[in-house]
Amino acid sequence: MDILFDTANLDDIERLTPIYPVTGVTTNPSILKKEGRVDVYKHLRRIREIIGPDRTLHVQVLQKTAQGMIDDAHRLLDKIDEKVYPKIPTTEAGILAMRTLKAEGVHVTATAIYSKTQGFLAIASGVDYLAPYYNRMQSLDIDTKGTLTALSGFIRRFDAPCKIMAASFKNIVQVSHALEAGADAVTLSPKLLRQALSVPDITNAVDTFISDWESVYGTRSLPDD
Ligand SMILES: O=P(O)(O)OC[C@H]1O[C@](O)(CO)[C@@H](O)[C@@H]1O
Repeated sequence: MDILFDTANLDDIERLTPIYPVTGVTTNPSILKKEGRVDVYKHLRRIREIIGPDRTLHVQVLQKTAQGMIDDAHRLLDKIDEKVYPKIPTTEAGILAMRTLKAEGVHVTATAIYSKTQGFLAIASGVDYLAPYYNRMQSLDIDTKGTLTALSGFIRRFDAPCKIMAASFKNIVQVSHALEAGADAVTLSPKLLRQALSVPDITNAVDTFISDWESVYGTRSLPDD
């Protein structure tokens, strides 16, 4: 299972990567916008420095034409590093860009996925990750779980070297539903993970165990022997 941080916030990435079992970081232009007008390549190289070479870093292209997307992908590989996964929107131009980049041996993440059709086209184009937009699909009344299950079935049946990285989460329930439906990976803001672990019931349970112990032994520690 892959869990990725969907953020470009350096403080969060630096503080939380050693704690959570994350395997990478995803960004898009809207996520980068939250950091202000940063020196973008410097910022993304800093993310790479923090997460190290073994976690994946997914960065979106900006252009809408196939050649523009390919050029953007080359720019990202050149300015950040060769291991970056350019994120290519799954449009007609995007499909051509994905196929071209895969033929060059570049890692590719297909993004902006709302449908099975986009998904199977990206799988057939040889991409490494598919990023279906869980919350955005749900808001459109699209059968989100059914779409993920179908895509996961296609990948297994055709033995495609592709992982589903579900994205666009607005609550933690959507994340486990995506994993149940067949997502191999989920990318979410660290805030969602932290919120899920800070519910009062969890803290209360831990506090009650400690105070029960203390009421018997008069101390909050385990004996040395
Ligand atoms: O609906 P949202 O929150 O804008 O999310 C869009 C999603 O698309 C991605 O760009 C796909 O990787 C994520 O970074 C993000 O989770």
